[in-house]
Amino acid sequence: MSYIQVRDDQGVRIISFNRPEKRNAFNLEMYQQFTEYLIQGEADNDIRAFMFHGTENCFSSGNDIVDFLQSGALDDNHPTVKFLFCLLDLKKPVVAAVTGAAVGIGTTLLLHCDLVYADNRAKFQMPFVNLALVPEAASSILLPLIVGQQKAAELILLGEAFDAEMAEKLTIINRVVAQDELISFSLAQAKKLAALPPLSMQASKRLLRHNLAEVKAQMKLEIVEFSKRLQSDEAKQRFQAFLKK
Ligand SMILES: C/C=C/C(=O)SCCNC(=O)CCNC(=O)[C@H](O)C(C)(C)COP(=O)(O)OP(=O)(O)OC[C@H]1O[C@@H](n2cnc3c(N)ncnc32)[C@H](O)[C@@H]1OP(=O)(O)O
Repeated sequence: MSYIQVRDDQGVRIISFNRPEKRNAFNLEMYQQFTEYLIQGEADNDIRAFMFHGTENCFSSGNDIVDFLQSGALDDNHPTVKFLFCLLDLKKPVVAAVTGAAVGIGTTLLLHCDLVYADNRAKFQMPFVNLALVPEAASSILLPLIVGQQKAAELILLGEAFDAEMAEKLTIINRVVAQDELISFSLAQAKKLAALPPLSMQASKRLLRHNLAEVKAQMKLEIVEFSKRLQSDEAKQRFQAFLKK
């Protein structure tokens, strides 16, 4: 069974991560598949919104650490880079439903979603410095805009985990939802978006993202730095230490 699954429901393309044995860590093939489903959904007039979710115990543990260890430099053709720019450029609205761990890109991809719901089992973390890396997915510009400079510094530089209640307080998520309602509620919200006039929806999303060029430029800077850090000895030691645990 594929690690990235897709189904369409009343105008909503639902993309789910299904690699629970590795806490839905994204490997290169998953980024590729994810990007393809997004590109197809953007091109399909019957699709009006996207929804992302993980498995019962986890949203995503972020990038596969084994892939990090084997990674060469990140260029424009790298599956992760292609995914990030695709996510940034999405015209159609995105809803995310988070339960369990959302680590690294599992958290930062949420900054590109339009509506984010989580249950009280959700745990967010951006442990980039802990891994001897730097922030990605434009989180170094989006997070300060959302939560303020000091709080962003705390979340990124210390890289500690925080719960759904804190994420709601910081407005990283829209709302904490009861566990047994998370998926149905998030899907209902996505269907509401899908039922509204699509061109107006897309124009409104575009207007809300008026700083897109600046965000894109920052994402490019991050990728250059991230690529350098990825090759460093201190990062390789951190990856190996995680995998030995
Ligand atoms: C561009 C993108 C950048 C980024 O995303 S940077 C962030 C990278 N991600 C991380 O640093 C997260 C690493 N994972 C964790 O911290 C923990 O896991 C969790 C908190 C997500 C879950 O903890 P628990 O429920 O106790 O599970 P477990 O025993 O740690 O993991 C179960 C299995 O899943 C593998 N695994 C978990 N996360 C990853 C990962 N990100 N890449 C590769 N493998 C991962 C483990 O190794 C293990 O595997 P086995 O059962 O074979 O020992």
